[in-house]
Amino acid sequence: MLNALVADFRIIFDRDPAARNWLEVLFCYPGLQALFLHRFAHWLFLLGLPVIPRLISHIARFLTGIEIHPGAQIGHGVFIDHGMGVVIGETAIVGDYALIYQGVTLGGTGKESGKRHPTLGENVVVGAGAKVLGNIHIGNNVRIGAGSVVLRDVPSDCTVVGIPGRIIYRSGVRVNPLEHGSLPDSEAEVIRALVDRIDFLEQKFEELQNKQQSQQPVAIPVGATIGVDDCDLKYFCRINDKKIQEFLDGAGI
Ligand SMILES: CC(C)(COP(=O)(O)OP(=O)(O)OC[C@H]1O[C@@H](n2cnc3c(N)ncnc32)[C@H](O)[C@@H]1OP(=O)(O)O)[C@@H](O)C(=O)NCCC(=O)NCCS
Ligand SMILES: CC(=O)OC[C@H](N)C(=O)O
Repeated sequence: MLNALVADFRIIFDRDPAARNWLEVLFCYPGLQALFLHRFAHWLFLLGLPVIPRLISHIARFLTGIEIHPGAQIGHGVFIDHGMGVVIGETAIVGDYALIYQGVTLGGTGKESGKRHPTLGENVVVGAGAKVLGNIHIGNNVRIGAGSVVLRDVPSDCTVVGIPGRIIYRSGVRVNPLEHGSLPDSEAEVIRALVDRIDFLEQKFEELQNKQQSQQPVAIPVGATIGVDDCDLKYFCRINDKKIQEFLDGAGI
C-alpha cells in the first residue's frame, strides 16, 4: 500500500504542469487524498469488514468530491486531477499510471450485475467528463476524449472521442470516425432524382407547347398520306384535328 501511495504522489509532478512543490501536492490535490483514503478502505474491504469501508469512502467523497467504491481496484501511480465529480464503481479496475480528470464516471450501464464496471489497462487517460460504462475493457495507452461516452471495448494504443465513443487514432494513425451528419440519405436522393425528372419533363413540355403555338395550322385532308415519323406532326394533329387523330390512332401511330 505504501508503494502505491508513493507512486501516486510522485506521478503528480510528471503529469501536472501546475504542481510546484510537495507541500502543495500533499495538501491541495483531492485526487491524492481520495486515493489515500481509498487504499485504506479497500484494504478493510478485502478483510471483509462491513460498513466501515463504505463509511471511509463516503467521508472521502465529502472531503474531495471523488467517490470510489471500496471494492474498486486501483493500480499504482494513478492520478485523479481536480477530481470533483469522479465516480468509480465497485467492480472497476484501473491499471497503473492512469490519468483521470474531473467528472469522469467509471460506471455500470444499469443493465448488468456482477462485474459491471470497466477495466482500464495501464497508462490510460480519461478526459474530463468522460463516461466509461459497462463491463468493458480499455486497453493500455488508450486516451479517452473529454466528454466521451465509451460503451465498447477499446484496443490498446487508441484514442477515442465522441458519443458513443469512436476510435480516431489507432497506434498513432488517424482513423476517420463515421460522420453521422454526412451519411448518404437514399430516400432524399430518390426524391431529388424524381424532382429533377419532373423539371426536365416540364421543360420539354413547355418547349413543345411553344413550338406548337408558333406553327401555322395546316389543313390535312382525311385519308391523306402523311409522314408519320414526325412526332411533332402527330402532336400537332392531336390538338388540331380530331379526325386526323382518329386516322393516326387507327393506323397505330
Ligand atoms: C481526445 C484527446 C486526447 C485527443 O487529443 P489529440 O490526439 O491531440 O487529438 P487532436 O487534437 O488531433 O484531435 C483529433 C480530432 O478529434 C477531435 N477531438 C479531440 N478531442 C475531442 C473530444 N474530446 N470530443 C470530440 N472530438 C474531439 C478534434 O476536433 C479533431 O477532429 P478533426 O480532426 O475532425 O478536426 C484530447 O482532445 C482530449 O480530449 N484530452 C482530454 C484532456 C482533458 O480532459 N483535459 C481536462 C483538463 S482539466
Ligand atoms: C484545468 C486543467 O487543464 O488541468 C490540467 C492540468 N492540471 C493543468 O494544469 O494543465
